[in-house]
Amino acid sequence: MFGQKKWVPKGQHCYVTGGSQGTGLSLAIILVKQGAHVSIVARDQNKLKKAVEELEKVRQNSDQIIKWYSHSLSTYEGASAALQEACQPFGGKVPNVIFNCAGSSRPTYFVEETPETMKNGMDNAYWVQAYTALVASKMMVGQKSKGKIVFVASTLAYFSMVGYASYAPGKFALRGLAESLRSEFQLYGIGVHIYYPCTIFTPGYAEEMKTKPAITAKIEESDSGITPETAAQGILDCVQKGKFQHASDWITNFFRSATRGSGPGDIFDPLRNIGAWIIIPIVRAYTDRQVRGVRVEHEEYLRSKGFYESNK
Ligand SMILES: NC(=O)C1=CN([C@@H]2O[C@H](COP(=O)(O)OP(=O)(O)OC[C@H]3O[C@@H](n4cnc5c(N)ncnc54)[C@H](OP(=O)(O)O)[C@@H]3O)[C@@H](O)[C@H]2O)C=CC1
Ligand SMILES: CCCCCCCCCCCCCCCC(=O)[C@@H](N)CO
Repeated sequence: MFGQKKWVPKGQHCYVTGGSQGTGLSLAIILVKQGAHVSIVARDQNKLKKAVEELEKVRQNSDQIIKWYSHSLSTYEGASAALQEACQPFGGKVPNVIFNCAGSSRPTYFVEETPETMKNGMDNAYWVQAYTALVASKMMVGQKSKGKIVFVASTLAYFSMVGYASYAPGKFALRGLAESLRSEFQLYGIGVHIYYPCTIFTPGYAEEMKTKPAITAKIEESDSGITPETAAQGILDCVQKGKFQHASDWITNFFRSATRGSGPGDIFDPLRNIGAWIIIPIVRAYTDRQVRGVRVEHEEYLRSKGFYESNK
């Protein structure tokens, strides 16, 4: 916004969840290169150690504090322990910026989901970021720290399709959370930002491709995808350009403009709305035709898996 100073990472403590690989690691690298103190959090300790080795290579000065913490963030206890530990080297002071990059998806057909996979979906799309936001905001308000909380959602927080029944609801929920917090946190001077990326070529993406339904992968071919570096820069842009919501690409921006809720958007949104009025029905017709086009193969797929035998 005009008159506001651009946020500068140098000397700031940045807490990056999911910082051991993919988008979170790329973001951590940019932040370290710009002189920030960086704490990364994830579960796998080996990946965390390797990530810190990479971060050490780009350290700008010997004062920078660069550390890793291993916790599962999809429980409140894990999210709380991770943040408490990360405050220790700073005399208990809460980080200046919380970057919630952690998350994952396991796309499958809804009829093949189980209560466990549905719950995992919510844990790894919603709770993995929401609990950290809860712990961090209590600390920020308690310490009267005017920090920032950033969420990483997805194109799939604006629209969904076959394959994402366990993931999209969690990302939609993050939108609701970000809108609620943006409103409340005016009371405390805490900034809230949410980024909506399309496909990002990361280890997590490679993993989800292993089990992704063919039709989901086919529809996604229309999305050319971005690198983790581009996604990381997009997350940083949210904060530095003071954007509440920010999308990575034109298609997400059409969905964003048409679905953006009560949060502030940008000046082109009304124009994009006119575009979306034309484009979204075309996208829908195109993707719906692709889905209906595989009805026969899909029935064969379910038969081959014994679905009809076990679900009567
Ligand atoms: N890749 C893509 O196509 C897209 C991704 N996104 C979103 O962007 C974000 C980053 O994705 P991406 O860069 O692909 O990430 P990756 O899947 O490559 O990495 C995920 C990171 O999060 C950590 N993590 C995952 N679950 C947990 C957990 N329960 N507790 C603690 N740490 C966890 C992982 O470490 P560990 O497993 O060791 O815990 C890892 O560091 C995610 O929120 C994702 O949903 C959005 C749109 C597209
Ligand atoms: C005429 C034009 C047709 C356009 C068709 C619609 C394109 C669909 C794009 C889907 C993009 C999904 C990106 C997010 C993925 C994600 O969040 C997961 N990979 C999570 O890890």
